[in-house]
Amino acid sequence: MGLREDALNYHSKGRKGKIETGITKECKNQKDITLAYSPGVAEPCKEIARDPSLVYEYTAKGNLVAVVTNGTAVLGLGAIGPMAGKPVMEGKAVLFKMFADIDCYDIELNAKTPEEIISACRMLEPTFGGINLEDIKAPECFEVEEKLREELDIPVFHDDQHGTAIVSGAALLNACEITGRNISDVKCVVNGAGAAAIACAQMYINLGLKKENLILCDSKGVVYKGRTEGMNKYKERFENETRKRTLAEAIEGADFFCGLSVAGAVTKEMVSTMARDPIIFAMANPDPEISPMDIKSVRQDAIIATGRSDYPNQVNNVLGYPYIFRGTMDVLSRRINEEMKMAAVHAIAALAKEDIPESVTKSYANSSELGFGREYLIPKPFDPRLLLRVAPAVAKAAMDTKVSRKNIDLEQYVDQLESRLGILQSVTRKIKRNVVVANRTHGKKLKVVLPEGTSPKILKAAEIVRSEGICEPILIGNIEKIKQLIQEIKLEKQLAGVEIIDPSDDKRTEKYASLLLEKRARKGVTRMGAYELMTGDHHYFASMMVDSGEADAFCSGVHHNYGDTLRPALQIIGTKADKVLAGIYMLLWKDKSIFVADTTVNINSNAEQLAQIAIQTHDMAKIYLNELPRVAMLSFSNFGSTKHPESDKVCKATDIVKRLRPDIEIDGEMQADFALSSELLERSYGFSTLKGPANVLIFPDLTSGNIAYKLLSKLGGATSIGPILTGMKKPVNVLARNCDIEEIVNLITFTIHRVQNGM
Ligand SMILES: NC(=O)C1=CN([C@@H]2O[C@H](COP(=O)(O)OP(=O)(O)OC[C@H]3O[C@@H](n4cnc5c(N)ncnc54)[C@H](OP(=O)(O)O)[C@@H]3O)[C@@H](O)[C@H]2O)C=CC1
Ligand SMILES: CC(=O)C(=O)O
Ligand SMILES: [Mg+2]
Repeated sequence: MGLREDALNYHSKGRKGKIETGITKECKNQKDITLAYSPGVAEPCKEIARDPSLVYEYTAKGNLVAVVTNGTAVLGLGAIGPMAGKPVMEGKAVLFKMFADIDCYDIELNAKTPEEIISACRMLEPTFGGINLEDIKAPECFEVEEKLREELDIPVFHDDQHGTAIVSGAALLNACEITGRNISDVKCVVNGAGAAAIACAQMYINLGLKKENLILCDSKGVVYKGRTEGMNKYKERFENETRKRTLAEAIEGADFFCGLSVAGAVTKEMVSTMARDPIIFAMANPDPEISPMDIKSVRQDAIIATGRSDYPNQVNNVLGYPYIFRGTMDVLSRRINEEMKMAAVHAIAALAKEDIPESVTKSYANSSELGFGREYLIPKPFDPRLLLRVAPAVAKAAMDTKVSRKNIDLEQYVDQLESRLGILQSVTRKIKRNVVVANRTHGKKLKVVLPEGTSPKILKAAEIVRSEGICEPILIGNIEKIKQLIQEIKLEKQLAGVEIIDPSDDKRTEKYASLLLEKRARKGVTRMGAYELMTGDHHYFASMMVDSGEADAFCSGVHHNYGDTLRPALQIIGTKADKVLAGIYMLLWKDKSIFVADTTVNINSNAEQLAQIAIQTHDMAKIYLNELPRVAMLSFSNFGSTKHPESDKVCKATDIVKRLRPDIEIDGEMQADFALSSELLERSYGFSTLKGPANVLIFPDLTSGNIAYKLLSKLGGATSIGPILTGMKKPVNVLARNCDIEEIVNLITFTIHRVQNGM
């Protein structure tokens, strides 16, 4: 199927369109409805009537944006009308929500004049925390925005103007850097003299481009001094004292072309006359002024950007507006001023120079080699760091310039933003911070040995855990090969001085082989065999380092089977005498987290083992859950309702835990639905010692545990962290095969956290 069919199917399949509303409070019973609606709802109404600022406390206004259009300049499709523009506005709402967790209504107005739009927005002010004007044509859009900014007490932002100016401004700064240009020398042609083009031209001048070096063109050609046809006061600001009259004349010798006009406005011939390393942003949507292929056919040296996602360098306002509104609304700023816009430009430009996380490169085909340069001038829309960099920069500028009504702590703010990205980011960030603080307090970094030292993924993860102050990695593998890889992936500086060990040429190998022999002599290992294992399988050497205290923990498994990774650790480090080896998963949803076990080790535990697994899982959950752990011992039976050896086993295990650890809130055997609903439990089994929904689920055997956690992940929308091995004498964690760099970093961090917490 082609793009057209795909796009039409995308919009029409299932629930029509792209958005729906959701509810944020429980509304399941009479009590809830009494609070949500009449009579309870009268209370917040009265409070707001008394003090209007409380509308931000008791309603969704503070997180609600209206995307308002009259459909007069929908993308580059022209005046197709408000209804035809609705898919674009729904799209903007989707991106607001997805990238910045801002709720959004699309408002398509049957408004012909600026006054009508202004009047409609004025009337909408009580509902919304911000107004994003979209696809309203120039010059009317300027008047609409100016008037609304003056009158309304909420931020009003015309995305096509300022969003585009901010994002293309960031891209221009970086393109100048890459081509060795000083922006004050850049000769620029802006094609289009509408909403986006006028704002971009102004932004480039604010960034240092000289006004006399900028030629604006519209459908009638160059906007020159003295021209009268098709002019308005906004175009007049950019009149140029030039003899050039056509785009073809203007573009000759130009360093930078900015297209915000219509598809096909530029020809190959025009491009061929530009200066060396021409910077060409052909940003008309959906089709650019000239295609990247056509540009490349005549100018190999061009740096090219378009507004589309299917070519490199997508210069599109999507990189701006979600985060600009996020930062603005979080400090209750009345407006988005020049300083806030400039802060966004520099935050976007700076982010492009940072390393790109694997989660971003994974979202784009053929982009594993992405890095700051000609094909990567600005970050990709799927980069979650945009939220973490742009929103705080904007919020800070609002506070600095005193347009905010609320001052916030920026460090805490980044934490809050992180939690908007997802529960996994929020949990891992908290753990990371605790680890770093503990390292600082103890004045030392713990050591993690990584036996897969010749893996580029492991090296990149090692660099991150080192630079973020999480731990000191030790790499195992062929020293020359590792050093060469470090050089290839350009991490020499970051990994300088890191300990690299080749077991086949290390003074500890003999000693470790003897120790292994001592442990395994009666289990079929010979002296020669011990030496071979120690040099041939790096998991043996790594395990021995941890066992002998030369490293604090070990993580491996990206390129090895679970069994092959775990076996050496079990043989050398072993399990604690009073503990059971088991695999725990932490499952996370937006509003809750649970722990489940055993998911990976014991095929059929007996009652004593099951009891121990419950205790170990409880003790781990206690550290990570924000609430008291409540343990449910799961079965197909409820408190003896079905007599069977399997349900008896679970009942017996529950009794053991209650005897050994009376401090633990636990009950069973019980079915999963009863475990998760205190109402259900209370109604039928009021005697249960579980006083709320369970958040630690212990499965009766590996079959149910393993199947359940995978179903919860795949069908139940849970994000998982694990398997976390419990019961070993020292922390060993096995990485999921082929996991990505972030997952490696997360598991290493988790492992260090366990060491710090004596687990
Ligand atoms: N990549 C991005 O992020 C963004 C891209 N855009 C794109 O920019 C374009 C313009 O949008 P917007 O500013 O909102 O629309 P406007 O209607 O406000 O402006 C359109 C401008 O294009 C000019 N124009 C039309 N045809 C030509 C031509 N052949 N040569 C030169 N100029 C021409 C018009 O000239 P005249 O004044 O003579 O009528 C007018 O000035 C659209 O394609 C849109 O998709 C817009 C916003 C963001
Ligand atoms: C991207 C955008 O807003 C436009 O093309 O109009
Ligand atoms: Mg637009």
